[in-house]
Amino acid sequence: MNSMSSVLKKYFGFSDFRPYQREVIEEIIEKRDCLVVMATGSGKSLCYQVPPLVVNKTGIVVSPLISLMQDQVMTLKQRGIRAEYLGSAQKDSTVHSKAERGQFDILFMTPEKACSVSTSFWSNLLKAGISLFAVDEAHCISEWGHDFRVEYKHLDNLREVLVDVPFVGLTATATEKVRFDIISSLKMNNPYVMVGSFDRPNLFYGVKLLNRGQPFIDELVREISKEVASGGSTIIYCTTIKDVEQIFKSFSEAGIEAGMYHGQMNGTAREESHRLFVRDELQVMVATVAFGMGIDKPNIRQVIHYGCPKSLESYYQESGRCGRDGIASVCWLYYTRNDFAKGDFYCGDLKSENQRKAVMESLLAAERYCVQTTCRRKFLLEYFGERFSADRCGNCDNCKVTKKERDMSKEAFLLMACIHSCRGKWGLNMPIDVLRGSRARKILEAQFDKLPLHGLGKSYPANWWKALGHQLIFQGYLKETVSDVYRTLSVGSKGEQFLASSRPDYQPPLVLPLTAEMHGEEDNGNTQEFKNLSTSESESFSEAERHLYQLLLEERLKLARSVGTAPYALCGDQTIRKIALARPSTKARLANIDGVNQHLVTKYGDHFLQVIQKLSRELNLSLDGESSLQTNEVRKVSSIANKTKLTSVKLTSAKLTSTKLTSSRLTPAKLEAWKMWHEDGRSIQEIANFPGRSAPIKEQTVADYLLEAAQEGLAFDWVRFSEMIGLTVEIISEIEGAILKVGSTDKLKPIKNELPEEISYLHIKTYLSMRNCGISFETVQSEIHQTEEDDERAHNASNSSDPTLETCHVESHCENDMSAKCSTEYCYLEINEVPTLPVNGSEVHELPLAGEGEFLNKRQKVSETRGEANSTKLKATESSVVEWLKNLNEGATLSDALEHFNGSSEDSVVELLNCLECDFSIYRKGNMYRVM
Ligand SMILES: Nc1ncnc2c1ncn2[C@@H]1O[C@H](COP(=O)(O)OP(=O)(O)OP(=O)(O)O)[C@@H](O)[C@H]1O
Repeated sequence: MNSMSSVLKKYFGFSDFRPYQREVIEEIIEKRDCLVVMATGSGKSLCYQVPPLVVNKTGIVVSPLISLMQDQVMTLKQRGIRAEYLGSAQKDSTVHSKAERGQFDILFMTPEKACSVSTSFWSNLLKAGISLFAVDEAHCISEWGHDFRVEYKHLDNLREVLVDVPFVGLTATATEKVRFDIISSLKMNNPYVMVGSFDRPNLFYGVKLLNRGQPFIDELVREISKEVASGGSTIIYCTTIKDVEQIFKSFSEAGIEAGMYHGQMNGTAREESHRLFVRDELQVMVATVAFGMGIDKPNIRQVIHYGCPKSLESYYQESGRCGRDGIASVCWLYYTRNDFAKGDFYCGDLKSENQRKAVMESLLAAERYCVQTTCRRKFLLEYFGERFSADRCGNCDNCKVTKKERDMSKEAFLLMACIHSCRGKWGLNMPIDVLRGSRARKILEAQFDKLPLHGLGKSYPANWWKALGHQLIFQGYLKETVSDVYRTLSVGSKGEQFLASSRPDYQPPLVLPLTAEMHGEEDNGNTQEFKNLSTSESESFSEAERHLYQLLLEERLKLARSVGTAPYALCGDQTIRKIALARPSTKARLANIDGVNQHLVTKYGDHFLQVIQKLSRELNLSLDGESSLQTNEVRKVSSIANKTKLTSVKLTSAKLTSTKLTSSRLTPAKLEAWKMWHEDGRSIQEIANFPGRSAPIKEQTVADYLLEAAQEGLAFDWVRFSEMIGLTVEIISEIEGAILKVGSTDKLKPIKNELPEEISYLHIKTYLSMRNCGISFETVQSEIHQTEEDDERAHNASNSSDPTLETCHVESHCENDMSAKCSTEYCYLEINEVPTLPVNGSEVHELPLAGEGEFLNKRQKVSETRGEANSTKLKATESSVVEWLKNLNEGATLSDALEHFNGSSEDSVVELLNCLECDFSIYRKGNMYRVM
């Protein structure tokens, strides 16, 4: 059994479960039936995706649509999860037999398929092991749900077949009635019911009265094109196919490629539209609600409704497709009064009175949502039975725009008195017509023209009165009742009280907000309230970072195209945002970013790192920005005074030197090593054995420090370094050949194996570091030749002028002369500090400094005196660290590791941990390292 947390990091890249996920997963693993009712985008899928990977048994997931299953399979495969689906569209004939042998972690099926596969399939799979039977979109099982599907009803037959398998129902919308229906229809036994919040805090809700017509559509197209330019996706839901076609045409005429999706298109055209949108090839989709449940795309930035949907449940679901990745997104609903007169139409085919009533009530709720003047979120949540304690959410149009108010007691008195006089048998239209003095036949027949109120409300248009009527309903002064498909109005108790304390010449004050209709603002159908979508969430970005983010999105798109998948399947926009902020320079740092999973690192890590490096350089952004500091947060904080952020890495052609002078990110040990090398001119050996150090460090470690400093953009003399390690143009071309052959720079060992003995790991690392810094070795080489010639001239000159000058100077690269007469006391190493360093697991790299033989002799001597003292100290190696962590359930901090592996230096322990993290052998949660 794998641990839940390691599965979460390895396959999904996340370090923490969201609220409720852990509890549900634990219950499922304990084989308890579960009902999970959580908002769209809250992470329900993880509840059925994690258990199969923890217990290593197939999880069956029933899903209503093939397209949805295909998208889910595509995404899971990109996470390294063995997922497949069984259904009519499955072309691979081997899937069935593999599935029954338990070769998939997650197997999707339509409800029809689940009910029609043979019993032998189930019994074989049961033998292999089934971890759960999940029913996604479980509200489809209930006639009370807005998406009832009769085939879901037969799933209960599997209860007898799948003995001892937990049944899990998941849905984003379920009233009490629907919940009860799901539990009883699936014959759940003492289920664990988890009802989460329906709130989607990252969504902005706005509503506006719409003036249908081309000017509105043109404005809409203009506004949406802005969002398209910044890479965001939009769905425009229309209530009719005619509207879809009209808006689609307007996009085409504006030169914006949009997709279209409605029920009259043939299957292939719809699939193509869906595919292009999901894969970010199209940024806009104009659709009817037929484009529905099957959308698993997390990065939709806005959902626009052109016309009010038939119910608040539908609106919540459709708008909920927005911002499932948690990034701020926008939902605008544009309605016309006619939208609410479609009750008859929606109820057309419904036989049962109950169903008609349910439809009418839902439509009524949608209308109230549109016309109300208080917090939309509060209204939505309370409609679904959730208490929202605040009065204002601050993220809807009503909360953001303060509406003007005025005393409307006189008008309210007129309307309520008229409704009262019409004896509560009518909707809102009749009393309004009476007030406006209509002499229509029905008014004359009912003799309402004789009422003293007849004609007293002429000064306001009908829509004004309607707006007031809705406000009074909303405030509880009027009561609306639905009977079959008819709605009638009466004065509620609050209204009765108001009337009782009023006279024709006096009414108690009744202050109400002025709505758009009352302002007379509704007539231009303007869209000025469209929000600039990309602002709020990107506030943390600098201009350059925002640019990098856009470019990384493009890179992800290219990469996804090349492997035939959707960009979000590689990683979410949220993860790309974190990458743009962190700008990791190593795989370990990339792996540590929330949302980055093992598959991404191993398969695309190199590509991402190269792109990040290249783009960061172009945009003058330092690598390992703020966010990645979490990688180092457990290290000691540098006390260096100058913590200037890196802004550029430039190469001066003459000196081949990176120009930065300091870095805020290097540990003090690394910075110190770099200063000794760069500022004091000390050699690697001198630095490794500097007497001020409590214990010598490995030469290899010093070399690594220096290369890291170079990659950090600190001033770095590549010529000197190359000379010091004996890097020649021949060696470089051998390394390049080896890399080509291996096809990856993920691991150094395969590259090393392709090379002659004398080419060392340090040569390879140096070459790669130069490449990372954008340094061409040819230029270095020509500098070396130049230096050699200069040296030779100097040597000749010195031979002739001063034959006694023979010891090497610290300042003049003593390592170049080690085989000769280096007399500095720093050139000693201990035996247990033989320059070896485990990189990428168990690889042991040797430092190939010129004159190494002599050094080894010296080391040998020193070791004879020091070896014993160090023998009890524990050294960190890949296996020792993993073994140690295996026994620590809660994991260990870096300090624990340093204390435990006291035979290794801090930096080698850190480096080793980074390597293990990058290989996903261990992972980090907060500051605790744990084994996968
Ligand atoms: N623990 C987590 N940490 C961070 N992100 C998460 C976590 N769990 C899920 N997510 C992300 O949240 C988003 C929505 O998740 P998911 O698709 O599972 O939601 P859902 O509740 O199933 O939505 P829907 O009802 O639309 O199917 C995805 O981008 C997913 O990667």
